[in-house]
Amino acid sequence: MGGLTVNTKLLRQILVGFVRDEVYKVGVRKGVLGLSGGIDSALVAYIAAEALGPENVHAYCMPYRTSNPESEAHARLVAESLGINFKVIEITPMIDAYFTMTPDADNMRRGNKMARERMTILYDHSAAVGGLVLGTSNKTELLLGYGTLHGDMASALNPIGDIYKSQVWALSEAMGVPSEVIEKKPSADLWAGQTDEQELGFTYREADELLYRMVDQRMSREELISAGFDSAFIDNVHRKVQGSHFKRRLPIIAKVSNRTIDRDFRYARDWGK
Ligand SMILES: Nc1ncnc2c1ncn2[C@@H]1O[C@H](COP(=O)(O)OP(=O)(O)OC[C@H]2O[C@@H]([n+]3cccc(C(=O)O)c3)[C@H](O)[C@@H]2O)[C@@H](O)[C@H]1O
Ligand SMILES: Nc1ncnc2c1ncn2[C@@H]1O[C@H](COP(=O)(O)OP(=O)(O)OP(=O)(O)O)[C@@H](O)[C@H]1O
Ligand SMILES: [Mg+2]
Repeated sequence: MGGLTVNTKLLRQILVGFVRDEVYKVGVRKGVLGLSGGIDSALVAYIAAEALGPENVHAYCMPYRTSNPESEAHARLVAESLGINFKVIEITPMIDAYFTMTPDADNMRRGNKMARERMTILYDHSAAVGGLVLGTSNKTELLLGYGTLHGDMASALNPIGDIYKSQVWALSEAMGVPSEVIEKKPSADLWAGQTDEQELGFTYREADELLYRMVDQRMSREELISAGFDSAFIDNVHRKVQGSHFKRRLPIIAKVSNRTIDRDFRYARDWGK
């Protein structure tokens, strides 16, 4: 891939092959995912349906009472276009039961709790159907830490974690994701009118241009400024990437033996299978 421009045909082939190989390697044939009506999960559903066959993909739409009804309609549209299994599971009773204990909790705590509630439902259903949880976090979100640790960031495998949001848009178009899903503004859908870009304070396209140069091309702050990026924007994004690094690593373990998990006891995940 050159820059942020992608060869969608090749990328599609790689990501479809990745899902098929990594699921089959474990000895199962199914994938489960949270289908929100947004583009990231829609694209993963398209990739998974091609990799595993639509009958082997189980999508769950898990609205809260404040979720936009359009989100569920878009999730249903994606599921019906692909012919994958689709179920709606309301999370309102679980979330509201929990927050009766702390009614003053802010939107951030509530949103993170919702993301973790959805995670527990997906893992339970992965056991019920005999499949793996497919991740839907893209590279932009992962680098910015814009996701809930052990919530929507939790998965067995993630086909889109190395592609930026701009590349998600390009691949989604090439794979035939419905245009209404591609064209709408990315949103965590926690309250009416919420958008990611509003919360972050910059657009994904702006972030991708900077992150690509900062991370993939390892450009220094000086080089980025010479390339025309605003210094406050560079510092803001850099702070987000550095401040969320803990989300991209396993928890650290106090080392008291000579073979500590993840430090000395390290094997690839498939461990030679
Ligand atoms: N240095 C450190 N090392 C290890 N752990 C550390 C830590 N600093 C905080 N923590 C822990 O991490 C927690 C904070 O991380 P976390 O719980 O992930 O939550 P946090 O990063 O505070 O918030 C999640 C962000 O992602 C956004 N989000 C979430 C879910 C979905 C979407 C969407 O687009 O759909 C967006 C959400 O709007 C918010 O901006 C703290 O409460 C603390 O327990
Ligand atoms: N109402 C929901 N039902 C099912 N899954 C959800 C719901 N809300 C969020 N999720 C899960 O959490 C993930 C993170 O949400 P996020 O908003 O980042 O992605 P998206 O909705 O797929 O795309 P976009 O970022 O463009 O809105 C989703 O991809 C999905 O797997
Ligand atoms: Mg969304």
